[in-house]
Amino acid sequence: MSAILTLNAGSSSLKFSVYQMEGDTPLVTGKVDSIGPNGVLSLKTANGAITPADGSLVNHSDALATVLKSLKLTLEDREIAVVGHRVVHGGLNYDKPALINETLIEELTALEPFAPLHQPHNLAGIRAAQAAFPQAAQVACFDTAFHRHHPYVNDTFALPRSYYDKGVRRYGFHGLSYDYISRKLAEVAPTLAAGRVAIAHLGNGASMCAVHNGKSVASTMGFSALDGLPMGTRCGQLDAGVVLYLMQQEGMSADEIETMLYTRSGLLGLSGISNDMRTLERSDAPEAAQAIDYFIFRAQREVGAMAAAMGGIDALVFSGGIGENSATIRARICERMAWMGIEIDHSRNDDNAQVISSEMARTTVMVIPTNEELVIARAARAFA
Ligand SMILES: Nc1ncnc2c1ncn2[C@@H]1O[C@H](COP(=O)(O)OP(=O)(O)O)[C@@H](O)[C@H]1O
Ligand SMILES: CC(=O)OP(=O)(O)O
Ligand SMILES: [Mg+2]
Repeated sequence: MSAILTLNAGSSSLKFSVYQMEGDTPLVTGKVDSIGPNGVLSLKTANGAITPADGSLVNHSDALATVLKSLKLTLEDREIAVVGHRVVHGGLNYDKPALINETLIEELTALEPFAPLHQPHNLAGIRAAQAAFPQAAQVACFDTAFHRHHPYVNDTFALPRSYYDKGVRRYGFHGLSYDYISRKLAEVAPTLAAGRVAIAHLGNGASMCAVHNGKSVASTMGFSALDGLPMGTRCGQLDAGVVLYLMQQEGMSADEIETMLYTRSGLLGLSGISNDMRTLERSDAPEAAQAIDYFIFRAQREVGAMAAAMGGIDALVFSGGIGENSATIRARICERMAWMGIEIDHSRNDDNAQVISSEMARTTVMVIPTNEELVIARAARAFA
């Protein structure tokens, strides 16, 4: 029997699933969490958890090899007809998924410098899947696609016009997640979905999106997946003058600055302890508390910015590893936002309920676990 495999390499995780050619219930789901020395691989079928194959999880390429080995054992006689890949950067040309060929791989490789924590791993996943399942069609599903039709004012930087024409634009990322959440919202709360919704995807990578009547009109992430909110190891919004200072006064090279902004900043940089919100929430160190304070403050600012981009807000939706799991972070972000009609019901929030706002609140606040895999599987199926 034929099946669809999805691969989703995030900055700290590798998520995957196997779907049948019809239906939205996966046969297999799994993920490698916290890729690195403490990486953990979990794998589930409809009948429950299964033991994955042994293998290293210390970096993305080892994690990928271990996942493919485990999947081969799990799949038995199922033939993978199509592999759907999350590809973080699709550049200017893609507002929908595309069949992968050598020309597309070249085009996507040229975008690696703009998403160094993702794009190389996404491309490695494509190569590995081509080798492991040579008969399968390979399909790229882009994080940028959902945002490709932003209004000009949310798509441009105030640089000389020629840079806009060259593609120096505010692309926005996490689009597969926003696509899933918008569709889910249309099922569970169609009136809200037709209105003005700010979605906060808060994981190791974090961004927000303003979705008006199902369409992305603004995002906190820009040209690269570095802009906007502070993240596990990324700085988020930064005055370009700081980059000039680092080059001119501190004598840092472009590579050194890249490493610092992508891998040594954000929650890790501020706390000096960890990129993982769970560790910071457990810590008594004042630096951990300050890193969380900064994360909360920037998240509050950006909810305001997303609302401004839509002329108001009807709903705020939390998602991603932090947004789905940390009641404390959600409550703290919502704390000073009564002026926007945002008010939390603490017992619903503590229960991770779908609606966590109080009855009287003007703005509905929700938690919707994301499912990028399902968006990828549905798209890939069309190419089988
Ligand atoms: N219970 C929790 N409380 C706070 N943060 C959590 C919790 N569970 C997961 N996280 C955070 O979610 C992050 C992973 O989010 P996820 O969206 O899966 O990652 P990625 O951005 O790699 O796709 C972890 O780094 C951790 O900080
Ligand atoms: C775009 C991005 O930051 O993705 P992730 O959150 O999966 O790292
Ligand atoms: Mg992710």
